[in-house]
Amino acid sequence: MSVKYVAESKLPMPWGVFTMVGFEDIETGKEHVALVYGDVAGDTPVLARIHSECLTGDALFSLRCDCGFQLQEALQRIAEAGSGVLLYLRQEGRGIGLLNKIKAYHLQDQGADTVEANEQLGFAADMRDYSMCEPMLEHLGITSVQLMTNNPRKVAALETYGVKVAGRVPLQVGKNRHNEGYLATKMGKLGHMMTEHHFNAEDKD
Ligand SMILES: Nc1nc2c(ncn2[C@@H]2O[C@H](COP(=O)(O)OP(=O)(O)OP(=O)(O)O)[C@@H](O)[C@H]2O)c(=O)[nH]1
Ligand SMILES: [Zn+2]
Repeated sequence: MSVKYVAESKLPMPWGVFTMVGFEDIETGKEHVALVYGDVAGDTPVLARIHSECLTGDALFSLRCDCGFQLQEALQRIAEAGSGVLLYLRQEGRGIGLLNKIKAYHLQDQGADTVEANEQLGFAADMRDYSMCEPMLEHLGITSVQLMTNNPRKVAALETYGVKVAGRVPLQVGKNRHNEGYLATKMGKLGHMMTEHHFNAEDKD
């Protein structure tokens, strides 16, 4: 996969003024974004988050997953560190798309777990592709990252595509009673590391 740089602008956020850099995936037409804070170019490992789109969690306040909480926490940590980058990748639903994710949620409402639901729909558990990350980081002058993730398979996948991961930083936030089972399945079936203390989300209902 190859991506091309298209445009950039300032993006003021609650944590500080980031620069938003937009890329187009030449084959699929997908529009990916890098949110950059501070000075990131050079050989020093950069605090980074590779975040997969989750409309429900990132924008619609869903408590079914931990995505929105991770997104906010990562941006806050980057601002606190003084520099860093978040790649916001348009691969909704681990690559199956929003409408298929809603179908998967429907199956989960009836008892399937997140992996079984994907399989019942004829998809692999995780269909994501990380090949756009290296060219996006390269454009920003980033050669090495400290990656905020609980997913060791994401670390391995990135390294396959030439991204140097100098270290992994756990990102455990947003656990609540609606996503406990989902997080347990990610740990049991998808290899996520969630053994450290997990910060609970406020659960109001
Ligand atoms: N197919 C499917 N996708 C989901 C489901 N819940 C969340 N997602 C998607 O999963 C992606 C986030 O992946 P996660 O498995 O939560 O976490 P990760 O990115 O692998 O790992 P972290 O870096 O630790 O967050 C987003 O694209 C979400 O839209 C689900 O039940 N089914
Ligand atoms: Zn989510």
